[in-house]
Amino acid sequence: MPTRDRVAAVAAGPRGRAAAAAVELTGLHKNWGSVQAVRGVDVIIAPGEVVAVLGPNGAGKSTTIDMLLGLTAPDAGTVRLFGEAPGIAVREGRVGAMLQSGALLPDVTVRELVATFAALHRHPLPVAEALRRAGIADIAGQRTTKLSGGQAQRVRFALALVPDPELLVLDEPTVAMDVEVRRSFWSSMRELVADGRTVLFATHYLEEADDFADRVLVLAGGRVVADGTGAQIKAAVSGRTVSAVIPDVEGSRSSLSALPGVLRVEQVGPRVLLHCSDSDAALRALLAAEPRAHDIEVSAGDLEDAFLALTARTVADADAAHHLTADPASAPSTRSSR
Ligand SMILES: Nc1ncnc2c1ncn2[C@@H]1O[C@H](COP(=O)(O)OP(=O)(O)OP(=O)(O)O)[C@@H](O)[C@H]1O
Repeated sequence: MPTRDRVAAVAAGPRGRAAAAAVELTGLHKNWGSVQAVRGVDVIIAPGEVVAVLGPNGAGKSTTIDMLLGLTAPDAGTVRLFGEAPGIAVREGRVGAMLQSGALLPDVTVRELVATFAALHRHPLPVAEALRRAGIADIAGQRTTKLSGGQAQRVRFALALVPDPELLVLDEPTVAMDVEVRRSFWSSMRELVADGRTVLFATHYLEEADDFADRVLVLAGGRVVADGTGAQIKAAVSGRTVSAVIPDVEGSRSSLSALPGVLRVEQVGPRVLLHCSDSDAALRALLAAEPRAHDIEVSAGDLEDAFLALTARTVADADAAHHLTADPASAPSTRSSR
């Protein structure tokens, strides 16, 4: 079923009734001492959506996830999971979580650990099923102290699956997994998502977010600085920059921003920077429009720079959220000439 239909079907609920949002974060703030870790996060996630939270180190991803799960109290704002307080939704087994760290119980086998967790839940998945879905049936007899980093992550994933949750929350789930394990992890996830579960996962990897999520939230400096599909975020953050020296450019800045493939125009000293979604098209159009352009350079966008640029724009606009839309003409902050 196409993603949009699946989300709509799940959101309508079993009898076609409108269901509460799977996740509703309203005005979340959290300071750690003088560090403003989360500075006004508002997010609604519909049942059945698969959402990636992408952001650089220190962006506030883990703090947001901890508040979402009720592990940390917000300084301001509210969290609702399926219309309930997080503690209630977690106790009811509606939420499974895989956090970044957390020691696994020592001196037990993987199977014993998963069985112990299952005994704590009212309607757990059968242990063999949790092991199979997490792809760790082959290491079920291994002691938890003898696991590699990637295996330990998959055991944490099995523990998140034990309540047979409607919402899975995963904080950087593929850290320490090699390429092969990462691939099989995402294929297990696809099986779970096909059942209509809601998934929220944090990651540093744009490719991972784009491959797996319906929707990507970019968090930087404790705020949501972009919210769109992977393709939209990619166009906004991973474009190339064409730069050139153009004599007497002042009068033609607005026409440069209208060239094909150009998202934004900036002037740095004598150079004009064209931030592009399609640098080839932009370059061709630039040469036709400005034959006197010289010292032309094309450089790859850097993800970290792009996050910072998104943050800077958001702060400058004093705008809490920057929604990217399918129609780039209606996304002013990625189009405007500055
Ligand atoms: N328990 C804590 N005590 C003090 N400061 C904290 C605590 N947890 C997070 N911080 C700080 O809050 C900010 C946001 O951290 P957070 O871990 O939420 O970001 P993140 O996006 O998850 O980063 P990473 O990708 O590195 O895990 C950082 O400056 C971090 O140092």
